[in-house]
Amino acid sequence: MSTLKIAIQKSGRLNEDSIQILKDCGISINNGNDQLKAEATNFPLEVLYLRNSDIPQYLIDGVVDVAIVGDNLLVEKGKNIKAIQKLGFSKCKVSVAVPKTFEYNSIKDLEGMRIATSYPNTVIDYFAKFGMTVDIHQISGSVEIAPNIGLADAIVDIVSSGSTLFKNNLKEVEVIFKSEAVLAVSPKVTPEVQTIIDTLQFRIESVLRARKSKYILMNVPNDKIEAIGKILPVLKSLTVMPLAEEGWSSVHSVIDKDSFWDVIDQLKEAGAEGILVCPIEKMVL
Ligand SMILES: Nc1ncnc2c1ncn2[C@@H]1O[C@H](COP(=O)(O)OP(=O)(O)OP(=O)(O)O)[C@@H](O)[C@H]1O
Ligand SMILES: O=P(O)(O)OC[C@H]1O[C@H](OP(=O)(O)OP(=O)(O)O)[C@H](O)[C@@H]1O
Ligand SMILES: [Mg+2]
Repeated sequence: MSTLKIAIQKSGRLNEDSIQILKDCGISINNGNDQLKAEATNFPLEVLYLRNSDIPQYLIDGVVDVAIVGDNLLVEKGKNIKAIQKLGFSKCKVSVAVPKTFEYNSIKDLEGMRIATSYPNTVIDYFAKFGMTVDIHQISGSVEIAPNIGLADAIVDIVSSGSTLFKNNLKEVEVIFKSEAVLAVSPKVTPEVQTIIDTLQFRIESVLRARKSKYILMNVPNDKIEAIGKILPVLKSLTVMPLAEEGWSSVHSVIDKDSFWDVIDQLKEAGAEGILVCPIEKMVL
């Protein structure tokens, strides 16, 4: 029987969330003594713990079938690798930043300048779009220090909260693209392995949908059910169950996690009482 080989980051920002999403898909990983390889006990899956930056090449070569990797690395090193699913974590931007004192007006101000980055291909492609060339200084980490030590005039690196830029007296001037963790697939997978990927993706979709939603229950006077139904987005149709108390019902639905407080205020106004909001573990459509 075929086994799906998945690469996840060995240690770093993607590691914990990658393991968590597999767990939430009901996959138990037996770590054993081998720190770099593990097998799932209840799913045809082998997990390889690798450096994030090496993962695109492993996918290109077909050494692994799928991987959880930052989309920014596919832009940098894996143009032909398909990302089949956004995973909603490790959200960040890849941006151009310059010293705060730099009087920046437009990208043209950076013509011929020295740019420090860990993402040289991304930088070349970005500036080429404006018909520009820049002098790239490739470094593998602590990129934000480069302008302060006279190594570069500007940088291209990952920005999330912006605090690393702030601490190093830099300002973000251009966002090249936004990135997040994705499930990426090797172009070399066999049809048997593709079937396992489809099963895994189906589970991941159910987990992600559940993470975005809440289950909501409330007591509603029967004459207000119609008004409440207009406020609640429903999967199929509203679940309404009679309460022991005459004239009242229990109404159940699923709501978007982010619109939650707005919806609750509207529901109270429309006559709902005893509102309960619960997490959803999986949501299979
Ligand atoms: N500050 C951040 N906020 C959110 N996501 C980030 C941040 N920094 C990096 N990422 C995302 O997480 C991925 C992994 O980053 P991390 O710093 O853990 O590893 P790395 O140094 O790029 O790789 P390696 O495993 O090769 O050492 C990045 O490719 C990016 O997609
Ligand atoms: O905008 P912020 O929230 O400050 O995040 C951005 C920083 O996070 C990442 O570094 P990381 O901490 O992963 O260190 P690394 O360079 O060793 O990978 C990235 O390379 C930036 O330096
Ligand atoms: Mg990092």
